[in-house]
Amino acid sequence: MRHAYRRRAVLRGVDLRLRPGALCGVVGENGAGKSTLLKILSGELRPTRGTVHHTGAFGYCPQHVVLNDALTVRQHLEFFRKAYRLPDLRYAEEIMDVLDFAGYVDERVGVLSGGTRQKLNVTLALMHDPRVLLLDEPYQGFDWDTYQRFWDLAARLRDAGRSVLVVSHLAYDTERLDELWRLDDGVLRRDEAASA
Ligand SMILES: Nc1ncnc2c1ncn2[C@@H]1O[C@H](COP(=O)(O)OP(=O)(O)OP(=O)(O)O)[C@@H](O)[C@H]1O
Repeated sequence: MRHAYRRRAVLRGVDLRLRPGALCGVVGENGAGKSTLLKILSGELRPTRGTVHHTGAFGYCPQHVVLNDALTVRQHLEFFRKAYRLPDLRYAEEIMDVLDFAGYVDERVGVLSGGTRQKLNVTLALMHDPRVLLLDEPYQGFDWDTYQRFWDLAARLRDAGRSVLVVSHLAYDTERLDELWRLDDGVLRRDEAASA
């Protein structure tokens, strides 16, 4: 796959297959094209060349939180429940418990802290239990406990057969990953040394 913004080539050689039951990381420096890659995988952006195939539902957590400040957490959950056609919010509530922010359910999103907004952002991407998870810097703003619990949740989803892709500019916690990919100069390469 390739992508250029006007004449600026950002992705020059990207070929990625996400296996079921794999927790994968993509790292790269600021501006390497990681968000561009996730936008293409999620369909937000059409690549200059190449195609993306999905075999089932996916969840996309964009780098920038897309929330409505005037609505409460519960109203966001209800809105997405309808969009995903879910019978109830039981699974969403489980995720909220894991991320420890169920107490904010009746707060307006505009008054939430950055980390709590991000917890909601992640919950909205996961709550329909998709087969593939595309997560762009999902733990930004998380405190240490939440960060650990996020990784436990990611591992649980992997163990349940989901494909989990986490994008980050930091190659932290690479021992938690099944595969590590590095995006450098527009080319995506498997980082064998760090891959488990
Ligand atoms: N809409 C756009 N129009 C033009 N250039 C863009 C656009 N979006 C991104 N770029 C450029 O493409 C390059 C890759 O950006 P991208 O956001 O994908 O990088 P990233 O690896 O996610 O960076 P970061 O770690 O800082 O989030 C950057 O040089 C950026 O300036």
